[in-house]
Amino acid sequence: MAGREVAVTAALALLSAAIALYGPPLRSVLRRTFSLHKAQSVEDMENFFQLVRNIVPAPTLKKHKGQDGQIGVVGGCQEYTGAPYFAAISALKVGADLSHVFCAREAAPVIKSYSPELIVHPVLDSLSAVEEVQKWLPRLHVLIVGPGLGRDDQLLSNVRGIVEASKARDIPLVIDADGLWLIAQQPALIQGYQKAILTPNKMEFSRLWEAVIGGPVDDRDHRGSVLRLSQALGNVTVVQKGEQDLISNGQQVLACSQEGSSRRCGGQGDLLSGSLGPMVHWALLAGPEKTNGSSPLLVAAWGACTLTRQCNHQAFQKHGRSTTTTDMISEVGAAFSKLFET
Ligand SMILES: NC(=O)C1=CN([C@@H]2O[C@H](COP(=O)(O)OP(=O)(O)OC[C@H]3O[C@@H](n4cnc5c(N)ncnc54)[C@H](OP(=O)(O)O)[C@@H]3O)[C@@H](O)[C@H]2O)[C@@H](O)CC1
Ligand SMILES: Nc1ncnc2c1ncn2[C@@H]1O[C@H](COP(=O)(O)OP(=O)(O)OP(=O)(O)O)[C@@H](O)[C@H]1O
Ligand SMILES: [Mg+2]
Repeated sequence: MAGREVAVTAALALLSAAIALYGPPLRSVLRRTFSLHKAQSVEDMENFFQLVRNIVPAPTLKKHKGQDGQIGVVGGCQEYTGAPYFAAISALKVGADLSHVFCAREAAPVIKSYSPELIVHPVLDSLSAVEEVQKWLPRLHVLIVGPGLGRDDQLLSNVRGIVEASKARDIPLVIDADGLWLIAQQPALIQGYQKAILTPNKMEFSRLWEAVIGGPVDDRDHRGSVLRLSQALGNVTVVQKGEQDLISNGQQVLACSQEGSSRRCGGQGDLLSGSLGPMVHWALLAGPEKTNGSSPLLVAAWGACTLTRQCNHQAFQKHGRSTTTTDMISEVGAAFSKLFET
């Protein structure tokens, strides 16, 4: 009896010593790997994978073309034809049924020639741009505004009209790239619109911050900054891209640290905004019951960030330094299955 007590005491002492020694480093490794913070434990991370799985449409033979997503991309001008292509093809590869591009006239033949899968409308620089896009709005589930749009004043004025018409129809908006340039000029355009997601990179985030809050961004508190910007915009969802993606709707901040790679070729943000198209449509269709009370837009954003980074990781394993966004797009199917299909 006494011998057993000694053994138990010794074992307990050993365990305490091991926890004291290895506990903090272990916690720190976990913290770095999963970016733990008060609102997001390892368990939460697993829950978020499950929530994304919950919103992905079930495979069935009963659906018709269009039900899994009809997505529009507003962008494409003389300089930039790659960005709208990347966004629109990513939406299709993730699982949307139809992908439209509304671009400037001279960009259209170029974008069409990249892919027969895309429906391309050369309307964005015409006098009737808003009316032309408005004709299609009743059929579109999500509009992605900005990849390769450029900063021409006339074009941006047309896009302003398109954003207003979309809001009037309650269409979810993903705003990226030069769409964020427009929002930085006119934040009121998106203020308080609950179906908007903004996806700024570091530079775009600073511009929005300057326009909405003023002064420089506090680089010591990324989470606080993204939360504050979202709140100042009336709880619009903000995805701040970077080494870690931070996502906030002004109430919660989620982090996405899925392993990517060191390769930072242009176009990865376009893959992200494009894949958000179908994810947003699915999340809103699934509703809060399937997202377990979490905001559907947060679940969609976390899913799209995780997917983009996984594509980057897989493409880099194969192509290393020569990895391009086209290589990442080729990985969408396999990455999606690995992450979200059980
Ligand atoms: N193939 C195509 O067609 C593609 C077209 N694209 C389209 O290009 C358009 C403009 O988009 P954008 O991203 O270049 O504009 P913006 O954010 O103003 O950056 C300008 C400058 O800011 C800096 N900078 C950027 N990020 C930073 C960071 N993390 N940390 C620090 N600095 C950073 C950097 O400055 P630099 O280092 O050059 O001085 C950068 O050059 C837009 O329509 C977009 O869709 C792209 O989608 C790519 C593929
Ligand atoms: N330092 C990093 N480490 C890992 N992933 C990153 C890093 N920076 C950005 N990313 C990832 O790359 C993707 C695109 O982010 P990025 O900041 O490059 O956008 P962007 O500048 O808008 O890209 P684009 O060239 O398409 O305009 C995001 O999914 C983000 O998670
Ligand atoms: Mg970008």
